Amino acid sequence: MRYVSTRGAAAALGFEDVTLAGLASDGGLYLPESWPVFTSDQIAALKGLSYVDTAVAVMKPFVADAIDEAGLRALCAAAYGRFAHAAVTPLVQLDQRHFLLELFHGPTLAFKDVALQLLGLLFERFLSSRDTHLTIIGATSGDTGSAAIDALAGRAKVDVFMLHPAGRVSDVQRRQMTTVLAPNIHNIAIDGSFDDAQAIVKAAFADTDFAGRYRLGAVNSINWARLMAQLVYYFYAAVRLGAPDRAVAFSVPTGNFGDVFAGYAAAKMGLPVAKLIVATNVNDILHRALSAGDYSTGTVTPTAAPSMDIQVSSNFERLLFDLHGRDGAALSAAMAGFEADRRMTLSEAQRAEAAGLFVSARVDPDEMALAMRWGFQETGQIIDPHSAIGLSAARAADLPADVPVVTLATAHPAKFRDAVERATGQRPGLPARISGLFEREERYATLPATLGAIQEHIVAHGTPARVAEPA
Ligand SMILES: Cc1ncc(COP(=O)(O)O)c(C=O)c1O
Ligand SMILES: N[C@@H](CCOP(=O)(O)O)C(=O)O
Repeated sequence: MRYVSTRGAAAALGFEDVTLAGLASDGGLYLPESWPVFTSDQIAALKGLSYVDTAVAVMKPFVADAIDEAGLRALCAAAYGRFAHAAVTPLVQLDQRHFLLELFHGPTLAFKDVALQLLGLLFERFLSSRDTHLTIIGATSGDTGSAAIDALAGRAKVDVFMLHPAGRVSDVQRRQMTTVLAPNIHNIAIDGSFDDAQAIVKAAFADTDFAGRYRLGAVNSINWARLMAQLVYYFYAAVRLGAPDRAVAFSVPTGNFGDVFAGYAAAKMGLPVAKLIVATNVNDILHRALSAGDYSTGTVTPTAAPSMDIQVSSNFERLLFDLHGRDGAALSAAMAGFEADRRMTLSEAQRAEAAGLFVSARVDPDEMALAMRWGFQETGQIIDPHSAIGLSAARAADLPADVPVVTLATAHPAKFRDAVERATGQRPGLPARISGLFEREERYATLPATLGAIQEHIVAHGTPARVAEPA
């Protein structure tokens, strides 16, 4: 399997290099050159498999040039062995047609663990045979940061510099990051939004001299391996609900468009996906893009679902690549226009193509609270604000009555206790695996939201790559 950049100018890479590269050298995002397609029989054969076995079957074609099946199984067993639920990502039925796919049973209580536990092990494996040091630079609105830090704390040959927007993540999220005092973990609160943090990460990669000297790598969903691991649970859930004989719809609380793009990838691989519901909060650029073709940024509004307070969704570029007929040069020109004007208009044809699979919804704070209350009062489930946005959109979606709708429950309610309590009157306790969080010492730097300040910090506290990579 070769991976190509959405901007068309970077060299195609194999799985190991694409995992270590993160972002392509032309500023694009990597995607498989073509999708492996599973037949109905292959999908039917996933029925009854454990999560680890499903993960091996689904990811095998993507990693085959770098890892054999036994190696992949060992990595998946180690990654998913740390989850607190035997099913890893259990499905919970809410009513006759609505289901929650609980993705928060990992060590840091959010869906990010599903991919980042594996990515940490992939980095370790690939770095073990290379005389190089990797510097991860990441941006987080709260969950990627804690999951990446858990996965990489104390590992050899890797430093993590994680940028979060000061004051715009929950206390639990911040403490999950800043109380990890391993010497290779460097938390930075920036004076700005998640979008500012993400723009700094991309600018650091674009400074090719710096990126090469420090051998920058990515844990955000710009890294293809993140999405590859996330597409597994679409297969896992769908076969439990009748795939390949029955199509299933998924409602996905969306910010950076990574999770829902993984659903798109699963559909490209032959999974019968009836619809993907892109559920946004009031930071609704993706809803405007998909419903009206208006992909233009505004100001980020802080909400009770802070992990989705995002305007520029990195992975939308991956969908745009397909909507531009996989023409990297055309997309590169379109992205240059977007970066200059902060707006892009999707053509009617592009919107119609996207509408084949995607619908979207903007969920306001009242609708979000209502979904939390409905979940608690009608089904006994306490859900977090992000999952509530997905559930609200799922319940409002206009879909055939025989299509089951799975809402991705992306975070444990304890991560957002104040918002859950406001909506439901219930205050979720912290699960044992993160108890003691509020007694631990915190450590982080506070820096201006500029590339220069972040690079200086990396130079002062990081480790250069040491040797040049072979060409
Ligand atoms: C809890 C939670 N829900 C939903 C999202 C949105 O996911 P994505 O950025 O993949 O669209 C995030 C952040 O990414 C998150 O942390
Ligand atoms: N919501 C995310 C934002 C970063 O998303 P990613 O999936 O691209 O890493 C977060 O919690 O940090």
